[in-house]
Amino acid sequence: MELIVADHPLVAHKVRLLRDVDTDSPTFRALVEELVTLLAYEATREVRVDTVEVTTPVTTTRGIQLSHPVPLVVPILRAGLGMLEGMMKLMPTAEVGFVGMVRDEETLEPFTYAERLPKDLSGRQCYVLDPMLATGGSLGGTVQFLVDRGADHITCICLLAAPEGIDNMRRLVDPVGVPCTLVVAAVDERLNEHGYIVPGLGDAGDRLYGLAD
Ligand SMILES: O=P(O)(O)OC[C@H]1O[C@H](OP(=O)(O)OP(=O)(O)O)[C@H](O)[C@@H]1O
Ligand SMILES: O=c1cc[nH]c(=O)[nH]1
Ligand SMILES: [Mg+2]
Repeated sequence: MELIVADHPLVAHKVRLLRDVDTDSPTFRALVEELVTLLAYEATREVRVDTVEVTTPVTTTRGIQLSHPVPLVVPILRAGLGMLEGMMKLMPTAEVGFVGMVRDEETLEPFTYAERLPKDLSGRQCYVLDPMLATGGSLGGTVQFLVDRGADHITCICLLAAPEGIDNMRRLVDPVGVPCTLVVAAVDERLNEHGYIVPGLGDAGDRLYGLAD
């Protein structure tokens, strides 16, 4: 698995604002959307394209367009939903599949409560969105869904990642042989005893949408 850590002052500036406990939900949502557009620029570098002819007011020339089948963007609900609009602004013709997962707070195992993905993903590039990669259970489970359906190129975009989660993703993905890239805004220090990323930003879903229960 290739790991790309965004190295850009604007990304770091926005991450600092996200971490701040005093950043309110509307600002947090705006920052998440801005960050995903910055990360998507790097994450879509290998998106498949075809060369086509284009007529300008002056002449004809060659340009590119996204290949078919178009990429599939998969936000992991809830928190990944906060990244969807930013991603779709950059790739408006992409299609969207959904996975809903919630971590059990005791065992830290993800429970899948929703899954709406095309049955056949062969030949399909997939972009998975989730702001937080902690143990890697949720992202790993989603990548497994995609691999099982035949996806042959997977890019995960996260805002914060813990080293433990990155290692677990490598252990899952590397033996499978499907090209997988992880693009993150920052790699944090560690997980705490509750499975939260340190220094982190708290619960991304709650900060985007309020307390779940
Ligand atoms: O790497 P992991 O250990 O699996 O943890 C990360 C997951 O935890 C958060 O979701 P959460 O379970 O809080 O659900 P939510 O988005 O509905 O808040 C986050 O958005 C990831 O999906
Ligand atoms: O720090 C963490 C870990 C998992 N999920 C979150 O939202 N935040
Ligand atoms: Mg949550």
